[in-house]
Amino acid sequence: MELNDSIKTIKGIGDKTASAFARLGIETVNDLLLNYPRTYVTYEDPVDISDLQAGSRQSVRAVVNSRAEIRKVHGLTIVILYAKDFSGTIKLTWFNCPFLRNFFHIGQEFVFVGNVAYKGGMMTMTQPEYYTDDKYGELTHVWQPVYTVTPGITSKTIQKAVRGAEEVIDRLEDYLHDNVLDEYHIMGIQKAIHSIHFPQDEQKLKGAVKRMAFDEFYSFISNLHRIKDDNVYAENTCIINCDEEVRTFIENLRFKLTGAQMNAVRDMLDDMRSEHVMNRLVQGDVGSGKTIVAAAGLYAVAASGYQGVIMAPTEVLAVQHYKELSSLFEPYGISVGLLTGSMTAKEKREMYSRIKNMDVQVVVGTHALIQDKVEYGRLALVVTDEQHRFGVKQRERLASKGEAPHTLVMSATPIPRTLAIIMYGDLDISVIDELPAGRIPIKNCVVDESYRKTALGFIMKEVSQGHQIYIVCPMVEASEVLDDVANVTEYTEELKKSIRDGYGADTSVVCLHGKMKAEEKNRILQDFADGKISILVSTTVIEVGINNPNATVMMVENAERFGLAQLHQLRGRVGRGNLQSYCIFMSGKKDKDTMERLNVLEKSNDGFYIAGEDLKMRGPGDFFGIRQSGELMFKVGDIYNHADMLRAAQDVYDRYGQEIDAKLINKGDDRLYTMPVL
Ligand SMILES: Nc1ncnc2c1ncn2[C@@H]1O[C@H](COP(=O)(O)OP(=O)(O)OP(=O)(O)O)[C@@H](O)[C@H]1O
Repeated sequence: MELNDSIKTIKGIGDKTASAFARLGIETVNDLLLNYPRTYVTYEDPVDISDLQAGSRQSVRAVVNSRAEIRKVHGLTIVILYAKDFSGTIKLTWFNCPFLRNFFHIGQEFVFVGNVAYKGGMMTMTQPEYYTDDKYGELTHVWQPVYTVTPGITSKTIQKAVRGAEEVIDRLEDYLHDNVLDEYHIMGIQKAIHSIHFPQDEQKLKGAVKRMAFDEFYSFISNLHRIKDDNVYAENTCIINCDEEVRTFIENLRFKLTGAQMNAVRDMLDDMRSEHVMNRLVQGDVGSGKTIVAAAGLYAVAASGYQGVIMAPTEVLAVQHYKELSSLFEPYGISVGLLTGSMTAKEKREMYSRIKNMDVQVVVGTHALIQDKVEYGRLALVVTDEQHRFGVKQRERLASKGEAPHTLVMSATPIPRTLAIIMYGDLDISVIDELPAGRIPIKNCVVDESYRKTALGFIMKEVSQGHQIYIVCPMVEASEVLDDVANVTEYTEELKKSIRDGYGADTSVVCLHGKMKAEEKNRILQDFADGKISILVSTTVIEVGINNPNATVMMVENAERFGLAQLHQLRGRVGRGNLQSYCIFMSGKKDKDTMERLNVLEKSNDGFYIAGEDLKMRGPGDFFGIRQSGELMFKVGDIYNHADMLRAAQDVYDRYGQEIDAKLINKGDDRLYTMPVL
């Protein structure tokens, strides 16, 4: 068996299982081994029902004392069961598992494991796992991997398959020399792959995750350098020289640019007229006004007879940019085009030809902008918004469509300068470290469940003043089988009911989630922008870039489950105009550590400070870190948590990069260049 063989070479995997694996993107043994668990869980000794604590994942040993009841709500089948021990009763709920109805019988004892919540006067678990006592005994106190699954494939199936491929793991050759491994305290590849799938203890697991992070960083850095060598020193073939015009454009804006924005514009104009092509990163905290800097750049190229494109990470943001840029450029006769994945084939064809003919000077879009079919007229500038959402290869691909267009990358990632220099090694950096004048600081509070009623009262008061509200729905934990969509839908219904019952008000509450079709999301966000929706309940899809200055309250449920940097991004959705805005962080836990961590947000509005504090406060159990928004999308690497590996990767690249490349290329091993990150 070899890495590139089909997983069907593993004993026990036939056509049917293989096609289920294919749905997870796993076709070869290599894919299987690189498919790391999402997280790990440990199974602790069961506690008494009366000792359960809402907000934590716990287990109870209890006897079924009701028949399973089935309800249908919004197309979901819900199974409800009650079980008791000597100390109390617990309510258990499962979604879309109708087969459970006949599985449980009164009098049977099980160990139930799941996230505990206090609802309707009693302790509940949603989507709990259930085990017989014997089975549970086998699981306790061992780290158990939890993988992303699909119908036909469970975590157990994946574990068994990896076991079947162990002989391949034992033959893996490391691209790092033993002396490099020793010097940088990096775990060897065989041990790392083994430990990531079958962790024996916390220490080994941490070491394995670090090794994987190293590989991701190394691969990223080595690719970055290839691009840099090809691109950065390219000759500037689109000299843009129109400072006067840009000055007029800026003077005519409805607001005055901050000093930091002006500096960024100046850096950009200097670059675009210099002898080399521009590769610049504009880094600025949420709401610091990066879009207008990009607009000035796009204006400059359009005014010089060239074309500029701006690529957004989501369709929703693309539409928002399109509207804003259209209204900014209309007075100057610059025409703006939109190109997104959800347009009809005919609309796309029309836009392709308008782009090619220079009928539009500025093009806004999503990934659709880098499709092979798109041919540009005279492409001179590529702006990518939140570049991490694209990855280096895509950026390279778009850049390759013009002769050698300038690139401007906008990022709100609060990343310390030393790390930024490594991560954005191919870019010059302008920092916008000043907020527009007249912003009123956001008022924050970190609260627990007991504040829920007061919070709703506050929200309704803001609504009555014509302001709008974001609620970011509880995030589903990796160990929960319930998905974000079911969760956000259920939450919205409950909220509507509380508003009806408590206020009798006819408030428009709408739910938004990532699985909706692009048009539907756009329509909802447009309605929100137009003030037709008062309360928008959503998963974190609103996190990046949405701009509605009339929104004054952001309430984040289960704030403890988010990284601080991500909460800071979420908070950045309010306080974008001149209205006093508020952020309510609702915590499901009230222990000292959680409160201390969240209180950092109360203390500061500075993204850099917050990211630094978050790093200091990470618990030892956060193997994969809490996913931060704005971070480059590594699978396991976390630039804050694994900052040592990031530095090590840079160092190893500098010292041994050529040797490693030569070795891998000689062997025809392209693993480093096919890492999924890129
Ligand atoms: N100098 C300024 N004075 C007043 N308002 C400004 C200024 N610059 C930008 N704005 C406004 O501030 C809001 C936020 O700007 P923008 O959307 O560009 O932020 P951003 O830096 O992209 O933030 P995010 O990372 O959160 O998307 C917009 O409504 C914009 O029109």
